[in-house]
Amino acid sequence: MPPKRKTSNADVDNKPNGSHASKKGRTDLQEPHHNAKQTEDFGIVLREFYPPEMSNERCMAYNDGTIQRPIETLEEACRDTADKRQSVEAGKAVVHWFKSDLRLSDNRGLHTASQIARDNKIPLIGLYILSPEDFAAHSTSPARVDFTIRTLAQLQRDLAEHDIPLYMETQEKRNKIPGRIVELCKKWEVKHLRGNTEYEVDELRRDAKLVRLCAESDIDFTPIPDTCVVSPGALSSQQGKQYAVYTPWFRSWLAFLKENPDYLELSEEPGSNPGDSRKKLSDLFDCQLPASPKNKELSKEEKERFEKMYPAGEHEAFRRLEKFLEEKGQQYAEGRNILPGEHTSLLSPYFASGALSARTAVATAKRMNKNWLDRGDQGYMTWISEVAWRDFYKHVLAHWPFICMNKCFKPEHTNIEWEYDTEHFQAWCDGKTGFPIVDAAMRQLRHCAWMHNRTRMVVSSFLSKDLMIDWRRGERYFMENLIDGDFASNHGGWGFGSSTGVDPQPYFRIFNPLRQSERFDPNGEYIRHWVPELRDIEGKAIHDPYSNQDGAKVAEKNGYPRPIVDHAESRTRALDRFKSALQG
Ligand SMILES: Cc1cc2nc3c(=O)[nH]c(=O)nc-3n(C[C@H](O)[C@H](O)[C@H](O)COP(=O)(O)OP(=O)(O)OC[C@H]3O[C@@H](n4cnc5c(N)ncnc54)[C@H](O)[C@@H]3O)c2cc1C
Repeated sequence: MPPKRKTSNADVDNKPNGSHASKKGRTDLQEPHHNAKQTEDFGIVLREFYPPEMSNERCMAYNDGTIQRPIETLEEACRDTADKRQSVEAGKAVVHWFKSDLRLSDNRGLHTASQIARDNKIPLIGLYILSPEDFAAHSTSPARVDFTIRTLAQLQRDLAEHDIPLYMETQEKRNKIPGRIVELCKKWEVKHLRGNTEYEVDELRRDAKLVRLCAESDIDFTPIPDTCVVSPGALSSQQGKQYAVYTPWFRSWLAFLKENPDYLELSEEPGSNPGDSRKKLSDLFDCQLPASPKNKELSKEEKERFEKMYPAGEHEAFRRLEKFLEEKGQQYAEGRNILPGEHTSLLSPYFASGALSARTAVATAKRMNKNWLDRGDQGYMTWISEVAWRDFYKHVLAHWPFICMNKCFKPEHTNIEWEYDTEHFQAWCDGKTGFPIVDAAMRQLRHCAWMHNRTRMVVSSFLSKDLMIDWRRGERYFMENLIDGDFASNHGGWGFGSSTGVDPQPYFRIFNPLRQSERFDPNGEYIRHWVPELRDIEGKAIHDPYSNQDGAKVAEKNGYPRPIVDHAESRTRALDRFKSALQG
């Protein structure tokens, strides 16, 4: 018999500093030493619904298996209710609960629901519940909320073409969602509910609760793995452990797909509902789109801007995917780091809302690459490996759930001494640091709600090393502003990964902003576009205007700030801080 585990729950994790931490966990790590007042003033503790930071002890208890991971809690709920779920009757309709999978094509949960509906000759209903609390908890940006609602509008039209209604409503309190879904199922006499799994901690726990609640009411809710090409838990090292490093994980991901080609098979769109469904479910067809919560509204100008930049829905996602792979896919390996121009797919908002599945993206690139995943054209192979990063970070999140609790991947890095300088932080947000590449990128973020991957790395390194500001503030600022904000990828970018794997970012890889600028924006076009104060500077001086007499004159005249820190000094300070934290 497996050892009995402690069951973790949100109440315990949400105690400040994990004060109810398991006593069985390892205790040989220092506890976080941040000054609570400092971090609170800085908006870290003020992250809604969460404690300032989970204790190291509790993190280690997750690592050594003393505390159950949320994904295991969900699996356990599914196992415990399996018999009951299998024996439920057909009911009068089937529901697919949409979350971050807002599309018809290649949607495994929706496809399964549609099959049950078809087999039983009953209609399929789409359900979406918007929760302002969820948006607050995830610091979801107004741009992403708006994009979600626009995507819902397209989804509603697409489903209606199949005579499938999309019922949408707003639930202020997110903990009411499972109960409300059961209520709706009872009202509609639904016995089969499907929904694709999301891997964030609260979402896994919510689904586990729903599985049990449904079973009590003789409703079969089966969560379906869909969001990753290869689902979390499917890959493990030779020692049977979760990979913590990307390169061997990616080798294993490729090998898995070779052995299991069905993982790249795409699900069909749902068929049409029976002919009388429009009449029977007429109320549900008239459903209004939910509104953005007040604190997530865009201005009229922003709304129009983002609508133009990112038209919503899966048709646009397909169009972009095909166009990108045909026109730029083969140049991606060389082009992906070049800052001026568009050399990447700009598909991240569509992946984040689920308008496009990662499977479709990989299968399409594979088809264009003569049906190969790991040989053939370098451009296609590199792009596939980038999409795989998205899977990788979700695997990391499912296995090390404490990263959702304001925690870095390696608990032993908790004790780094950070700065909480609000002026420096504001200069970074406003793109006024005096480092042109950093400022260009931060202004791109403000204007486009998106930033190039290369500059995401540059500005995150600048905030957490040059300014020594607590990386979690940057992580949160990104979520509050990105249209593609995705917890796993964002945390990964800020707090976990680096392509070398041996280098635990954000800690030791310190980017030199000047070198990055000279290398990836050699003629300064990206900077000239986003930092108009420097437009008239000729040649290489644009990268570091105050180091050159003519550059300095233009910069000064146009009010461009001098660098707020000295990179060489900051670098030394960062290395000292990291070393002493690790020695501690
Ligand atoms: C500090 C930091 C924060 C980030 N935050 C996010 C985030 O919140 N949401 C997000 O989707 N990506 C995030 N990324 C990853 C990456 O920057 C974006 O996915 C990418 O820039 C999106 O542009 P694209 O669609 O043109 O990408 P392409 O280069 O065309 O890549 C295709 C897709 O692959 C995936 N991908 C590519 N690179 C990565 C990566 N490093 N990690 C994970 N997935 C990747 C994305 O889904 C992307 O859309 C972050 C990276 C860093 C360094």
